[in-house]
Amino acid sequence: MDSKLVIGNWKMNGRTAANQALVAGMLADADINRAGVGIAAPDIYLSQLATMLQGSQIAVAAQDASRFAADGAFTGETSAAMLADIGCRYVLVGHSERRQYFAEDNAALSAKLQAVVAAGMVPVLCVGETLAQREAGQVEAVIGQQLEALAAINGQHYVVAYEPVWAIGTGKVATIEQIDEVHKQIRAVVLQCYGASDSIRVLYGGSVKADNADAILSLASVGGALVGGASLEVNGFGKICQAAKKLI
Ligand SMILES: O=C[C@H](O)COP(=O)(O)O
Repeated sequence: MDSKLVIGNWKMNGRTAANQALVAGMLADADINRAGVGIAAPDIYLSQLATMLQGSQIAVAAQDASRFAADGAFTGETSAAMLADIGCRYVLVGHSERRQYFAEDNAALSAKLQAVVAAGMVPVLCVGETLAQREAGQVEAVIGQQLEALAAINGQHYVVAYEPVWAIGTGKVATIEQIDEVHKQIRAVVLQCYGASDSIRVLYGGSVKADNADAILSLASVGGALVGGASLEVNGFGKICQAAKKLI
């Protein structure tokens, strides 16, 4: 039986010296330095991260991959093959911040998912509704539409992360009931439509902190956590990883 998966997403944060100190602290923490934990750094720092994590059990993750699979004239892009080349194991796809700022639609996300799987990595498809969509009673429809990108990798190995946009970076974490309801919906849809197995992990993300991680990760429907702000500090991240040691 595996522990619940925790991926720390640094987002657009980091500098070489600070990364060195942060990762050294994580490697020294047995709750973090174990299978079932990953760190997603900005592309520019992934080689530094991979070097520091070499020989440890912590997985290297990327925050995105190009929708273009083949090398070529795509200035500024990082291909899935390049991410695999430096040792990435997971790749976030369709994070709400990328959907918001870079207009990533299901067509682009489908190409990204296919490129990540073709390169031998595990995509983490991020889905989640805005507050306006929740208040309009559109959660099920929005999540269902976002999950349709998985048709491109039907039956392959992937992870889904549910991140209510209104809970990201706000400190306003979704209630246990809200999390459980959407996670059960996602599991039902991917099992029915997208070739997932019972081992599919659905991570929760959105203001996960040391003081709420235990309650969230105790839910059977929650297969782990996608952690933003709290992943930039060793002690808090370590407490979240400790809570995730529950068997699934
Ligand atoms: O990728 C992480 C999620 O966006 C959650 O971020 P947060 O933990 O800072 O709310």
